[in-house]
Amino acid sequence: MILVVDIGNTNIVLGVYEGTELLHHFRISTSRQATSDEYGVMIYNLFRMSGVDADKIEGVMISSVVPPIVGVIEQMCRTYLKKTPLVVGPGIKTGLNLRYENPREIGADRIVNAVAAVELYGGPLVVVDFGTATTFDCIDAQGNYLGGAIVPGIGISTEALYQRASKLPRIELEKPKKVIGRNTVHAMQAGIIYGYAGQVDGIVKRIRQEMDTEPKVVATGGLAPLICAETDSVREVNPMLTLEGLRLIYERNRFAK
Ligand SMILES: Nc1ncnc2c1ncn2[C@@H]1O[C@H](COP(=O)(O)OP(=O)(O)OP(=O)(O)O)[C@@H](O)[C@H]1O
Ligand SMILES: CC(C)(CO)[C@@H](O)C(=O)NCCC(=O)O
Ligand SMILES: [K+]
Repeated sequence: MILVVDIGNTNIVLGVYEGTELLHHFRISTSRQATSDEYGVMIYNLFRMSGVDADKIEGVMISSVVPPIVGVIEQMCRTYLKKTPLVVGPGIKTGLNLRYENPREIGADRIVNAVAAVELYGGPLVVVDFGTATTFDCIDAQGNYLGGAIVPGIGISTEALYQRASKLPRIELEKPKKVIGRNTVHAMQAGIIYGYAGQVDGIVKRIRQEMDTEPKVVATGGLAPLICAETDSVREVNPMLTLEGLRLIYERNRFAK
């Protein structure tokens, strides 16, 4: 069994794989204050609740877009799993040719998503991840990671509305029946949901023109099903894309240590 860990700005998602099968996955909130012992307690409890034997974890693969937390999780793995994890970054083989001006700048989660999407669907591709930020990643048919776009995420945007406008409340993100909202809540829901759906279609349209091809569009992230149901461009939603990518990268680097 292996453990994969996707450290995002909002959530840390963990997956336990046996071969290619995802046996368990867990989502905990990202805490910049938590210590390796505190993360250890969480892992211990999650494993115990789901019957995972920590001694059977052969290796750990981590990706992080929150630099201060990597060391804490690495320490947790050494102490409680007796394993030194691999971390997506320089020296790790991804199989992609990173065509960013400075490849070190690319968020590890974007690289991991791209690796999974290329393996599962084949390029050319656009990967959309609805996380803290919404990211668009473009990969051509030859496995070149071309770059993409970064947009304020749905959570951030929704929060900004109620924090900055006195009369706008906190809302449930549900699809309203109509785009013409006749009360504040419906108006906000319409704006967010149809707005983000339109944003996806609009950015993808421009990417298509710039790539000069018809890429497949694959989406992931907690809110992907809700938004993508309203788009024309998204062909596939895969909520486990990042975990799959981490598993693949582990397989490609397990003997590299
Ligand atoms: N039902 C909802 N209503 C409002 N906001 C939501 C809802 N579900 C998720 N969000 C917000 O959308 C954002 C993305 O959520 P999600 O759980 O997909 O993030 P994530 O993939 O864990 O992000 P990251 O990987 O960046 O940590 C978060 O900021 C979250 O607070
Ligand atoms: C955009 C986020 C925050 C999405 O998680 C992450 O991928 C990140 O911090 N990226 C670094 C900047 C870049 O990818 O160019
Ligand atoms: K994410």
